[in-house]
Amino acid sequence: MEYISTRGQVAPIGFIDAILMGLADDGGLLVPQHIPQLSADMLKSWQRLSYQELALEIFTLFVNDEIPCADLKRLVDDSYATFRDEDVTPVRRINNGLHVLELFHGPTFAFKDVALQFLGNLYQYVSGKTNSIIHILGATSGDTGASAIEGVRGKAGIRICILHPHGKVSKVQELQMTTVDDANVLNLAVDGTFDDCQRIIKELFADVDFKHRYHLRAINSINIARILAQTVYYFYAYFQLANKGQADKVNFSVPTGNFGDIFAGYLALKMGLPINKLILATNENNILERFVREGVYEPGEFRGTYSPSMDIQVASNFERYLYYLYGEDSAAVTRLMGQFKADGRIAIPADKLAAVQADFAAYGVQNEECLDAISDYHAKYDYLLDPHTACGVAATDKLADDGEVTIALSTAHPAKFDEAIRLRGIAQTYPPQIEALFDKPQHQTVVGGTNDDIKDQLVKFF
Ligand SMILES: Cc1ncc(COP(=O)(O)O)c(C=O)c1O
Ligand SMILES: N[C@@H](CCOP(=O)(O)O)C(=O)O
Repeated sequence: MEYISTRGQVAPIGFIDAILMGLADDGGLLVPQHIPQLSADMLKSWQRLSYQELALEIFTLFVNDEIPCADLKRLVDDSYATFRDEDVTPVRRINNGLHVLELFHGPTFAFKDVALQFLGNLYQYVSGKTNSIIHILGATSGDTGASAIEGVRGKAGIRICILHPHGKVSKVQELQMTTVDDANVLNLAVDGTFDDCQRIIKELFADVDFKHRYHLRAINSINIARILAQTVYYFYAYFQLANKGQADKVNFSVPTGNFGDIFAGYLALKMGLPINKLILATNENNILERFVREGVYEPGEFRGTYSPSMDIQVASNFERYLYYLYGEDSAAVTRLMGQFKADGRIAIPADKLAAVQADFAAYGVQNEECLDAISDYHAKYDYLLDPHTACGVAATDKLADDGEVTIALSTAHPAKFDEAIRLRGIAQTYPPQIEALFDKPQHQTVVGGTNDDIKDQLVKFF
């Protein structure tokens, strides 16, 4: 398997080079040159594998022989040994039509750990094997940062700098990032929104001289490893239901911001997983909902919501989706992304919109609807949803048809977002790992939101 850019200007590269390149050097995003096609027999043979065994099978398709099988197995086993649930990502039945895929049993209580425990170990492995310097630069609306830091803190030969929007993440998210005192970690609290942080890092990555001089590596979902690792749990969840004979017409409902998690589901679909529809849930920052409903991709006004990790206007992985929507035509993607840069807007024709709507249905959840879902499911099923998961569940209630079964991705533990949950008078006990954070000193540098503000910090740190 080799990897190419959505903009077509990068010669095909192998898996390790793709991981190290992060953002494609032509400004696009890397994608596999071919999407592996899985036969029904192959899917059946995977149906009873453990999470780790399944991850190994799927990664092998994308890594080829660049990492010997025994090494890849060790990376997988080490990455998922840190999870608190033996199933890694267990599926809980809520009612006949709804199951919740709990993705929050990793070290930082968010779905990001599934990919970032692996990517942290992979970076350490690659650095050891290839003598590459690993200087990670990432942007976060709260969860990626904590998870990426946890994945590499204290690791020799790796440094990590994370930008988060100052004052716009939850208290627990802030503590998870800023109480880490390892010398290889730098937290920058940026005066701006997550979109500003993401734009800055993308512009710094796109400055190829700067990127190479400082050995910048990505941990955001612009890194293809993130997407591949997140694909595994779609298969695993489907198999959990299939093993019980409940996998007819399965939808996946995905709370969405950067289009990374749902793109992993789309990749699983393209590989042959029989998904009925992908339900795309946004909060009030609903650019993606409007795209699926109307075919227009155009940022709206930023809204602070109860699901702050999804307070995102410009969705990083949207470009990967456009690439497939336009039949893997990199010239079309380059034209559309150029148009977005110039006009701040992309409008797709009716035939393309029909193709979008064949795979996706979308709903934008308002703030009060999100809290209503938390209260309702707590009262009716004694199940506490975090506000992001609640968006996915609220969207499922609107969009799933009778007789369909939906697996709603639960992307974070409710303890990370107690501020919102308390608004509905629901008290929760923090897990001890989170409770312990409140007594620790914090380390972060508040900075302005220009590229030069960040460059100054990076030059000192790297
Ligand atoms: C808890 C939570 N849910 C959902 C999302 C949205 O995921 P994505 O950005 O991959 O669409 C995020 C952030 O990415 C998140 O942190
Ligand atoms: N919600 C994310 C935003 C960054 O997304 P990523 O998937 O591209 O890393 C976060 O929690 O930081």
